[in-house]
Amino acid sequence: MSFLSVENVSKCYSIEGRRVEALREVSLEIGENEFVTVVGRSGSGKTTLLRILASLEPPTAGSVKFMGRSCSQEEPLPAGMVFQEARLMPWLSALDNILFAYPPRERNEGLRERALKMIETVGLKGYERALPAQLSGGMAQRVALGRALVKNPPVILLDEPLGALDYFTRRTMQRELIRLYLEEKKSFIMVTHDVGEALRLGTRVIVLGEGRVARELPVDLQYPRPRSTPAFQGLIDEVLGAIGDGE
Ligand SMILES: Nc1ncnc2c1ncn2[C@@H]1O[C@H](COP(=O)(O)OP(=O)(O)OP(=O)(O)O)[C@@H](O)[C@H]1O
Repeated sequence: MSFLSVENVSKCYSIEGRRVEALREVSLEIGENEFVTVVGRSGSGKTTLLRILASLEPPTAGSVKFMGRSCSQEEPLPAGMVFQEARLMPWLSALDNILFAYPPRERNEGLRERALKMIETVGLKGYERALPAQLSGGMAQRVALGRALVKNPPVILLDEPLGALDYFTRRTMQRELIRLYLEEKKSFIMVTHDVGEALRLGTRVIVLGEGRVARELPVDLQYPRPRSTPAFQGLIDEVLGAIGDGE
């Protein structure tokens, strides 16, 4: 049985009476413990794909299946999600932001222990009580990652999670995502605008073009992946070619 499958998913929007086909018959198989990165030009449907995977909106046609079961808004894919902005509650500490999805009655000692462990996992030990305003952009995204991971979902969806960070913080967080991927044994699906990032992190890169899968490229390289190697450069050229930016 497939772990996670996207089956002939199409999504149409209507903007001021004009029909926009954001996704056109997209089919994908995503395995357990894969790190899939999704790249493509602006408007190619990347965020729409992630939102449909997260059951934040329904497809116009087709379905998303997790372990053979169709996902819906009533029974969504068991996934944690991280967006470009951390979206933290400003009045809650880092620890309480991680626990945000749990109602107070469920917050027993065991859960608090797990959240404290999560603070360590995302590299924020010592910042349990810090408020979002006291955290840097990278630290805030670490809290958002903790919040996505704390329920131990089998899938993590990341929508351009490092897009708002400066270059050095972004590089550090890329290494952190690789570490979390290797430690947590989950399937990561990450949208990014940065082809280098997609190839540094992904075990497979999916290129979307005008709502279709233009290319799927396995990345068979060990971590860490220095950009200067011919193999890496070759993959960059292949992905850029599929996006339509080849020279
Ligand atoms: N809620 C919506 N209502 C109407 N049209 C939408 C909506 N969301 C997305 N679209 C349209 O669907 C298409 C794909 O958008 P989407 O945000 O998925 O692209 P993207 O690849 O994530 O773009 P970007 O890289 O700029 O974030 C675009 O033409 C967009 O205008």
